[in-house]
Amino acid sequence: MLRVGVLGASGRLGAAAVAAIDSADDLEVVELDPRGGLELANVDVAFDATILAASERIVDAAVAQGVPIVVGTSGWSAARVDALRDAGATGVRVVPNFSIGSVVGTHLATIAARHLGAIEIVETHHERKVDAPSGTAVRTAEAIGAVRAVVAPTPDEPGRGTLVAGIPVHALRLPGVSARQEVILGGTGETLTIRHDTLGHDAYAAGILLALRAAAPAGVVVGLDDLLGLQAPA
Ligand SMILES: NC(=O)C1=CN([C@@H]2O[C@H](COP(=O)(O)OP(=O)(O)OC[C@H]3O[C@@H](n4cnc5c(N)ncnc54)[C@H](OP(=O)(O)O)[C@@H]3O)[C@@H](O)[C@H]2O)C=CC1
Ligand SMILES: O=C(O)C1=N[C@H](C(=O)O)C[C@H](O)C1
Repeated sequence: MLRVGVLGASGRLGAAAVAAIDSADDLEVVELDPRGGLELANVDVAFDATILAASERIVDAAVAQGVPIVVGTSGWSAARVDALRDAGATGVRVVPNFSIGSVVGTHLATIAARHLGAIEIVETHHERKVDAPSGTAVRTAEAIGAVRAVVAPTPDEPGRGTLVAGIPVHALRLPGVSARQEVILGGTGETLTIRHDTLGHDAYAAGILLALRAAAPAGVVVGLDDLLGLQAPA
């Protein structure tokens, strides 16, 4: 049995993780207090589903204690991940989105971005989400920015969204929605929209289990792409 220490079990993502772990024969939940002393001796792997300020402290504790950790909390930008790497952290997997469809959607966007230069992202979430833009949108923009061949001029003006890696990101918060992301690419006389809808938190179960069962990464890994055989376009 793999003992999974869940931090943030009282929250929406934490509850989804507990349900997924409970459904698996090879995993066992150990609920941990994210505001407590962060003693991880009794767990084989930690799962973080809190807020960024707590997440940074939790990751530091896991790294210091040599316990692999899967981070679901949003806010781990490329700059923060780089800082973690520079500090020599290992055994950390930061997953902006556990939904398999979302991971594939972001990958498809990186392929499309090689060919269409004008790109904007619209992300829509439930009204209780505290952070904006979403971690998934930030990750998608950063992944596109890393491989983008053609770059159309992007506006940096009030009312045109938040620029992430040069891509305007627009955040909507509405009741009735769980999570949605649209990457809209424009070319001459055409647009391409890559849209993903998360209909409920059960969408995260497969990705959560995949990440927890994977071997501890050497260093700091972002996303599930390596576990799904997805490689960044050359
Ligand atoms: N990677 C992914 O696929 C997904 C990521 N997320 C991300 O996960 C994070 C959590 O989202 P969600 O579950 O909806 O949020 P919730 O508000 O439902 O849960 C937040 C959790 O964090 C805990 N918490 C809040 N403040 C602190 C603090 N200062 N110190 C320690 N723990 C704290 C809460 O505990 P308490 O109840 O005691 O306040 C609660 O358990 C967000 O960043 C969200 O964007 C969400 C869904 C999917
Ligand atoms: O808060 C949420 O709900 C979600 N947060 C993550 C994000 O910020 O991208 C993942 C998913 O979109 C749901």
